[in-house]
Amino acid sequence: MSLHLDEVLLTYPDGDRRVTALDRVSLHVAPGEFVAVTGPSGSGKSSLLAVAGKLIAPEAGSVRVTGTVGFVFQQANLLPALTALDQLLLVGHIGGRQDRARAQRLLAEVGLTEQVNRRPHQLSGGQRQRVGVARALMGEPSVLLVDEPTSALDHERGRAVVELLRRVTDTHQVATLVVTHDLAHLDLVDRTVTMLDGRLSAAGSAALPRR
Ligand SMILES: Nc1ncnc2c1ncn2[C@@H]1O[C@H](COP(=O)(O)OP(=O)(O)OP(=O)(O)O)[C@@H](O)[C@H]1O
Repeated sequence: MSLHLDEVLLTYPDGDRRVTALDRVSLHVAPGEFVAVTGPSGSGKSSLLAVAGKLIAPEAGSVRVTGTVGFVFQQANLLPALTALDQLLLVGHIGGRQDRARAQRLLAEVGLTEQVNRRPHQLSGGQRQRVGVARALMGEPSVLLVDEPTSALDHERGRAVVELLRRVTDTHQVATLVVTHDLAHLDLVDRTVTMLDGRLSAAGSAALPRR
């Protein structure tokens, strides 16, 4: 397993009481496994990603990650002044020849060979997400944490991004956890888990085909 969450408990202060965001959540994701997290607003999905990426430490339970973590954000979060290639080099060791070759290879892998020298405003929403995926892969992560990758995209472009995530999960054998409200592409994931009031259930996953 690349990602292990065991009995994770996370609460936030809320006036003079505390709200439980993660209520003893356990989740294991294996290399090459693509897991979707769905659930209503406020159910704890962002908290789950933040804890899995060690951005927040849980109060109880354990989080273990084998290797490094790559993040893909909702709006790609690219730096406006940088070209696609430079977005990747910024997270590498800033421009050594090997990094440059690797960055170019990753951009080709996500279908952006022609766009390496474009800045974010010269790219479509889907292309920006692809840069975000390539950038996350620069650090050779073993875990990929993805927050709402399709929320700014139409159905077709959203699906293409989820297909890309499926492909990189397989090719790079990363453990991929994607938070999504978008139920349209769940046929592409291995497993869907649902958050409700801070609790995780695997309900519904058996009904979904494995691709
Ligand atoms: N910094 C915070 N302080 C206090 N409460 C918080 C904080 N962050 C989240 N919460 C609460 O914790 C619970 C889980 O929030 P979380 O953001 O993880 O949900 P979510 O499923 O990601 O929601 P959404 O789909 O709307 O992004 C909610 O009740 C929320 O109000």
